[in-house]
Amino acid sequence: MSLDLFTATHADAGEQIGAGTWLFRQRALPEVAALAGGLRLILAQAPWRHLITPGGHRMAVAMTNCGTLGWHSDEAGYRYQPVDPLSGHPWPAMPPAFAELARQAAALAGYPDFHPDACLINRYRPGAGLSLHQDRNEQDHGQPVVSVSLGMEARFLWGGLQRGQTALKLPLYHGDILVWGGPDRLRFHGIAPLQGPPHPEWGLKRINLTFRRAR
Ligand SMILES: O=C(O)CCC(=O)C(=O)O
Ligand SMILES: [Fe+2]
Repeated sequence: MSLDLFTATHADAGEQIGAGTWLFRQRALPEVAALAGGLRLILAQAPWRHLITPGGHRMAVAMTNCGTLGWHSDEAGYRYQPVDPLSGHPWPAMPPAFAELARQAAALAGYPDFHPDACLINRYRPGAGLSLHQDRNEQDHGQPVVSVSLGMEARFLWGGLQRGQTALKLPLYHGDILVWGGPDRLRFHGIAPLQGPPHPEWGLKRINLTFRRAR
């Protein structure tokens, strides 16, 4: 923590994690009530589900989406689609507070024209993680990824551009926003199996909002 003083080189007190990567600690805290309210409405229309990987495995992380496009996985592969396959209806609209927070964080990180059309929402329970992967189902890799953390602490695994490279472990806490793009857009990343105490308000879970421009 004491190092933050020396690494905070950005005017808005972000920490630069890589050439195109910025971490904004607690940046989402003022918006938590709005995010929680939006999330409740989204879940009423598009409940949590455990997707199946193309290899046939059930994912440990539960997911849903909001926005004009939602990320989906099944035996046929990974893709974005406008309709929730569970309900047959379009995904819930992205609440303005979600889109605005993502847009602001991207701008602070040096990506001024970010207009997300997809927000993947992940729920981790203790023991659940996400193995190292690249986010590459989007059309324009010139657009960044904006990731908002809520609830329990997680260890974000920040790898390299090749799968085998050693991953840095970066703790992410309630309210943190991580933005990656440019030369870091295709870096491998993941989440170590969740452990540690429950969050005082969110309990035994971590929720992650991942904003992207899919098309
Ligand atoms: O939960 C996180 O912080 C990362 C999620 C992620 O990498 C993804 O959904 O592609
Ligand atoms: Fe990812």
